[in-house]
Amino acid sequence: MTFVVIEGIDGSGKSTVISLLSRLLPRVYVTREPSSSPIGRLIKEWALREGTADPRVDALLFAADRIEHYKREIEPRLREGYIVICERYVESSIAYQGAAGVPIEYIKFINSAVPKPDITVILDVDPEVAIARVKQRGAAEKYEQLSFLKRVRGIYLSRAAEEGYPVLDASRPAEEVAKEVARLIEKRLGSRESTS
Ligand SMILES: Nc1ncnc2c1ncn2[C@@H]1O[C@H](COP(=O)(O)OP(=O)(O)O)[C@@H](O)[C@H]1O
Ligand SMILES: Cc1cn([C@H]2C[C@H](O)[C@@H](COP(=O)(O)OP(=O)(O)O)O2)c(=O)[nH]c1=O
Repeated sequence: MTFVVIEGIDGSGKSTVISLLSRLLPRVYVTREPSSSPIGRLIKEWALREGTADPRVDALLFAADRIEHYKREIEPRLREGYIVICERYVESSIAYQGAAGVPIEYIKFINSAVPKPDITVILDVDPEVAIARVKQRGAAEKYEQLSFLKRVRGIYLSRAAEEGYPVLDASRPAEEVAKEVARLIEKRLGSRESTS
């Protein structure tokens, strides 16, 4: 039961790396935020598409979705002994809603009902590279603008320095990045076994 979170700007390769990881590690349960709950759908179909009146509304919706997601999906899978790999979690709210102007202390407070992951990994890539990657995916989503993603990346990197999160160079081939994440998880699992 290890809770792993993969973070990074849109187009950093999170989904790609996570799908490779599930082949490199045993007993993996993959999930993501915004989640598939009704709150997650509200975020995807309304907040991210049409836009909210204030970025605090986004922060509150993401936090509400996260509490539901943790209680209903993540916690039960951890109890069953899975390595839960979640694409985005509290650090996404700190980075994106923080970049949109919401005070970080406020974001931390509304997210204080969920526990910290065992491992948070930041996939780091130049926003210009990331935008070029996501352009192939079709129309740009709400946050997929260069100047905004530069601010988001800045917050991720300062949070990583503060919290000691590993930052991986995600401009490399996805297979290489996935192997490095797998090594970090295995190291963590190994150190836990040797202390228990
Ligand atoms: N390491 C990589 N090198 C080149 N292209 C990549 C890499 N990782 C992902 N991609 C491509 O970039 C796009 C965005 O990747 P994705 O995994 O969906 O990113 P995210 O989940 O972080 O938004 C996809 O078209 C994917 O195939
Ligand atoms: C979880 C979370 C996501 N987001 C944003 C990041 C993404 O732009 C968007 C999620 O859309 P999604 O299409 O899942 O992202 P991706 O492009 O990474 O595959 O929501 C926040 O702003 N705050 C959050 O707390």
